Amino acid sequence: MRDHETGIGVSSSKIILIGEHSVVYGKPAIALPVPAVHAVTQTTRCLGPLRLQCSFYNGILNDGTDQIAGLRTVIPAALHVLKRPEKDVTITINSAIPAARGMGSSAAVAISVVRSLFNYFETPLERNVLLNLVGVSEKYFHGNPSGLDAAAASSTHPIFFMKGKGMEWIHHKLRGCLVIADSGIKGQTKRAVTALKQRLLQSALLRRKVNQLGVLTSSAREALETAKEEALGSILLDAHLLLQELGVSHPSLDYLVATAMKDGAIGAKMTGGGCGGCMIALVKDVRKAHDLANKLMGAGAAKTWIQPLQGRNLPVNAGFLD
Ligand SMILES: Nc1ncnc2c1ncn2[C@@H]1O[C@H](COP(=O)(O)OP(=O)(O)OP(=O)(O)O)[C@@H](O)[C@H]1O
Ligand SMILES: C[C@@](O)(CCO)CC(=O)[O-]
Repeated sequence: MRDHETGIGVSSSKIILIGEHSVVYGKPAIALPVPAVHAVTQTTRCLGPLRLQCSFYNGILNDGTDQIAGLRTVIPAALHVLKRPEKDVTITINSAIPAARGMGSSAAVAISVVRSLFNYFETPLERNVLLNLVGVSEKYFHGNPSGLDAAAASSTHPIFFMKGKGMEWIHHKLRGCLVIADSGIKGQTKRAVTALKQRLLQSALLRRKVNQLGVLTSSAREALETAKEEALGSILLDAHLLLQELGVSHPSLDYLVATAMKDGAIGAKMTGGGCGGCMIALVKDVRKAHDLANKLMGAGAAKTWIQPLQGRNLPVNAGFLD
């Protein structure tokens, strides 16, 4: 079998529209890939021990620090599936996805690495194999991940996801745009998930709020599929208030959500693990999205991105073997 000179793997980042945290407790979630913000990995031949080059580390994989511990588990696991030795390649990651901001950087980086290894060794990669491998490193970062990040970042369409039950693509008709704004504060998914678990053990009131998030997610799907923009907007805002009550928001996210609502958003909420990271705001069209993005930058956002709900998706699988 001839190996590629260079194996390439790409992954989108992801945004959770609704259902973060409650998805851990078996409720549904809706998430979408954000192809404009993505990670690209190249695998090239290089005799000797396996080397990794990325913004966190440059050197022999096995000498790497804790910061690349997820990759130190997923790369050998992928090579094991491929029946290839852990040597003679260099893996180079270029990612525009900010780490620990709710955009799924750890899942996306792992997806792009696995795709590039399978591409390098000219081996077809089935989706369930990809998700199982990425799950190995996500376990390291998130403790007991629902699998939502990896499922959304590796998808080409918005997904409706339930932990342990899989996902379906959502084909919807809504034409709005999402503005994604980074609060600039590092999110803490693992800590937020662990702390919430403790709080839920002690409070029936909070457990009811998790159930309410599940109901809101089903309503959000209906609003998407029947193109009810205003309804979706108010569902998103209700979800933000519930997440705030669950203790996983952050003052900077609450401030950006309030700013977005004051400046013309139809709805807004935190997204991802929370306690920092990003928020999203729904607006009618791209022009309004640019206006709001500028206002959010003026209000202290570190960075903004625009993702049309009907956005063209990068052909992340084009040219690759999965
Ligand atoms: N460019 C990169 N190169 C190598 N590893 C990366 C890169 N970006 C992120 N990672 C890995 O992902 C980890 C960040 O994972 P973490 O779960 O904190 O953030 P995240 O995946 O963006 O989370 P979330 O979307 O839940 O906020 C980093 O510590 C690093 O190990
Ligand atoms: C907070 C959470 O729901 C999403 C993190 O992006 C955790 C998970 O799904 O594993």
